[in-house]
Amino acid sequence: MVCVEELEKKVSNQTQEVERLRSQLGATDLEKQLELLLVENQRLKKELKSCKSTDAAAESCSHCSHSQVCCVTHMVEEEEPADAGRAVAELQKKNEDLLEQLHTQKQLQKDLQTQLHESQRICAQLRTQILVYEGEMARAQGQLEAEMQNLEEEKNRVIEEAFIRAESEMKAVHENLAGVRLNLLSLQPALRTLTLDYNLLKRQVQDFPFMLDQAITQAKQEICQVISEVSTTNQELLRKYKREMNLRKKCHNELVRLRGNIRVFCRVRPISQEEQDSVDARTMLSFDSDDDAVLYLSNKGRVMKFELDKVFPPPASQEEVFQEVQSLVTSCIDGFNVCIFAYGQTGSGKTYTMEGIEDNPGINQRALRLLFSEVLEKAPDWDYTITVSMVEIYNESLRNLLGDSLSDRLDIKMNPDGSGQLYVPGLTEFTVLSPEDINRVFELGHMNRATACTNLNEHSSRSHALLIITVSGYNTVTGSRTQGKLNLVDLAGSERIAKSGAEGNRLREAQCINKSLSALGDVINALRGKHSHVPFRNSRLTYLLQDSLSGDSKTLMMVQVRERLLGG
Ligand SMILES: Nc1ncnc2c1ncn2[C@@H]1O[C@H](COP(=O)(O)OP(=O)(O)OP(=O)(O)O)[C@@H](O)[C@H]1O
Repeated sequence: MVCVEELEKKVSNQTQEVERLRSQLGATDLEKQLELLLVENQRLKKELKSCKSTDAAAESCSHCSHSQVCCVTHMVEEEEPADAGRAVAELQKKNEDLLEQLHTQKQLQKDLQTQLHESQRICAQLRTQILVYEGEMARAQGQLEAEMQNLEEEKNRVIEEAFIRAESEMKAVHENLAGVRLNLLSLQPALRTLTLDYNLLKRQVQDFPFMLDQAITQAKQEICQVISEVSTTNQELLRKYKREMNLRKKCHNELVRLRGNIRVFCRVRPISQEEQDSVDARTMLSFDSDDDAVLYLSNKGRVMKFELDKVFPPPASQEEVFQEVQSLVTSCIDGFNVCIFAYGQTGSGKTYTMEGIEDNPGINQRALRLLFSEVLEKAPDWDYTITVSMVEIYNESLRNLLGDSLSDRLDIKMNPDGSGQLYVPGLTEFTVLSPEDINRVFELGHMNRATACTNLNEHSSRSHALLIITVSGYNTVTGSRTQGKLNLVDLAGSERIAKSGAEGNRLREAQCINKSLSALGDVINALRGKHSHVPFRNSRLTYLLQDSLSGDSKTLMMVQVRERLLGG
């Protein structure tokens, strides 16, 4: 019993110790250990309790067994001797069991005491640990306090510095403020002016839409007025322009009249390399550098002077030649008839001047292109139609170079409309609308001419080729009409073949050429001399060109010569 009381006391002490430790230590791991100790403590309490109850039972059992033994003895005295002996044995057995139980309980109590010692040892260890922890905590707290002290000092220092800095900044701000105040004072008048300006501008902005409306209305009125003035001026200018155009036409005609309706130009063909080497070259032409209308011919020591309207020396280009004839070309737009002849011996450059070569066209193509551009410029007031015919006169018969059959001979007849004009029934006329059309017409003409003869070069030397361009105009404003004709003629070679003793066809060709060329000469002479009778009917050529040679028609004879006249 003393042992149990001691255990109880120890347990109670241990509990108190545990509580004290718990209150001292808040650490989690210690708490866990204490938790375990508590559990152990509980378990020990329970075992102690059960130990107590076992002890009590054993004690009561020892009393009970004694009374039972007495009772059994009593019963044995009273009962039969055999039964009594059995009962005693049973009771002795029970008594032995109980004694064994008691022994077991004592052993258990001993174990518990061992455990209790172990717990006490652990408690002592824990206490030591707690002391160590407390020492560490005290050290840590010392460090913490020292750190706190440092921090406090640092804080005070920083505050001190910040305060000093703030003071100096404050001082600077005060100074700035004073400056700003001064500035503000000086700016006040400017601010007042600005405010006034601002108010003024504000009023103007408010008034702006109204002013804008007014300005737009005024501008509209002014524009309308200007437009009407411009329109009136335009009308006036148009009227003046028309008057000027008429004047220009009159001046142009007057100029042409003064120059004479018949002009003679001379173009000298440069000599080729072969001709240069020719030993027969014997005649020389020379020019007057001050007068482009004079040509000198030196032959056998004699120098002859020829005066013409214009002389083109060998270097003269196709363009230069055309510039001199283009006023004649354009006059057919105004309704004049024009004839341009290329006259000269075979090889003197007639075809070169009229047709030109592929990359350097002559008068024919340039004239058509110029007419196109001129009539385009006059649109839309004028509506023009340009038609083209190509004719060849060979042995005094007319061939339609743009027709289907070259063997058909054309005739020249009086127009049945009673106008007294001549016309050629069956002559093909192509309306050309573009420069491409011109090329097509020329190609067709050349092709027809080439297929009709065995040697085109020879044939072209012995026939006249005519390109007849008719320009018909209609004025869409006035309703007036004009018609002009431009005849571009590449004449047959002018050499006197008849004198060289040609016979047969060549003789007939030569006679025809001579006849038509002298007829042309006669007509030009008669026209120049203003004769009352002009012999147009003496050749097909002059008869065909009658309209274009008479009246106020203009004629240009381009005399082609070679720079050196070859012998023979
Ligand atoms: N001004 C010139 N500049 C350079 N070459 C020219 C010039 N005139 C003519 N020729 C050249 O001289 C040669 C003869 O010219 P072209 O055929 O025009 O003579 P033509 O008088 O028409 O002869 P034909 O009476 O035989 O038709 C051609 O090769 C031509 O290219």
